[in-house]
Amino acid sequence: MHDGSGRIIAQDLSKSFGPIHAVRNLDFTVHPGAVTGFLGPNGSGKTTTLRMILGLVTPTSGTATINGVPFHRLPRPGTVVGAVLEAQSFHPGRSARDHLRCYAAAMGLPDRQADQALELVGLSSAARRGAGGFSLGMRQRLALATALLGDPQILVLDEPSNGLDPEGIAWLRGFLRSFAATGRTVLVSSHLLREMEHTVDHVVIVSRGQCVYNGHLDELRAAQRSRVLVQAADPAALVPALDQHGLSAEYLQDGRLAITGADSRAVADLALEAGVALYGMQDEQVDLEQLFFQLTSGQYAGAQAPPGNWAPPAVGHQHHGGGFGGGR
Ligand SMILES: Nc1ncnc2c1ncn2[C@@H]1O[C@H](COP(=O)(O)OP(=O)(O)OP(=O)(O)O)[C@@H](O)[C@H]1O
Repeated sequence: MHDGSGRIIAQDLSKSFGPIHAVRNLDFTVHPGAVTGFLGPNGSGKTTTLRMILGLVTPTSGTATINGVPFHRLPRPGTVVGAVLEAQSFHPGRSARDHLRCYAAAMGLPDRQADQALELVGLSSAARRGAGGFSLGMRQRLALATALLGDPQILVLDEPSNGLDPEGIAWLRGFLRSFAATGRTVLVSSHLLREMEHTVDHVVIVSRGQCVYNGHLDELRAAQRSRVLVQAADPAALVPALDQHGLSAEYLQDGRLAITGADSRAVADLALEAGVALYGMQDEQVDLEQLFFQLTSGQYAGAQAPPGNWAPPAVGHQHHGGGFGGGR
């Protein structure tokens, strides 16, 4: 039964390993009926956080709950949460079906659940084959089938697209989206926003163990407004004209103006009105991946972690919008 509960809540969650602050004061909620991406570069604390949610690592401080209780207090946890934390090893000579039957028996589930799980991940035709001969993509599907055995309300997956080919990634995307569409919960980690861009609705982005964005992906996209880049004969005359219409312009190093708040047609009309000739015009596209790198750049640069209300530096141009630096 999937009743729309299935919330994961992290509250002021922190974990240190000696001097290493792997996770710092994370606050976020993972809602049912959506796919939530937990994104950040390698070493940003994603796996540690997922392991705390799953009761495998004890937080230094703060709490992680599922349906309001810590994992270890869930009744029949296998029917509540299915998890794939890392590429699993399988007994090479054991068939996929037997592997799943072993797990099903351990969970007190009938054998038919194993066949159902194989069907769900598209492995029915390989059910009798030894998992030792499986490709990486097939092994990922088998791991997912193991997580699905108890028909869980919540799926937690750590970097599930690692090593998948484009077809496998597309299949996973469809699977996760349809799983969430039934009112269930998906939390999926990745270090690549591009791979998750069309899979996730909500994103929690971490850098150096801290949250740098928590919100809808669409809001993140909208926050990164597109610009029109123009080569004007007389930029100094164009800027006040733009300003009069509430448009902001920024000088680029190559002498062009970057204009925010209007499309290229409106900019062309304004330039004509102001009597300024334009020699070139270009619409700059939103580059979500670039924004992601900016948000997490403190980690790569080895800089201090951003403070609570930190807003990202402009990615080519000024960033607008909320949601940064805090949990919801
Ligand atoms: N058991 C441990 N003992 C000591 N340090 C650890 C332990 N587990 C994780 N760390 C450290 O905590 C930090 C966060 O690691 P974590 O694996 O959670 O990050 P991640 O975002 O999942 O990275 P990756 O994508 O590379 O797995 C890293 O600096 C890592 O070295």
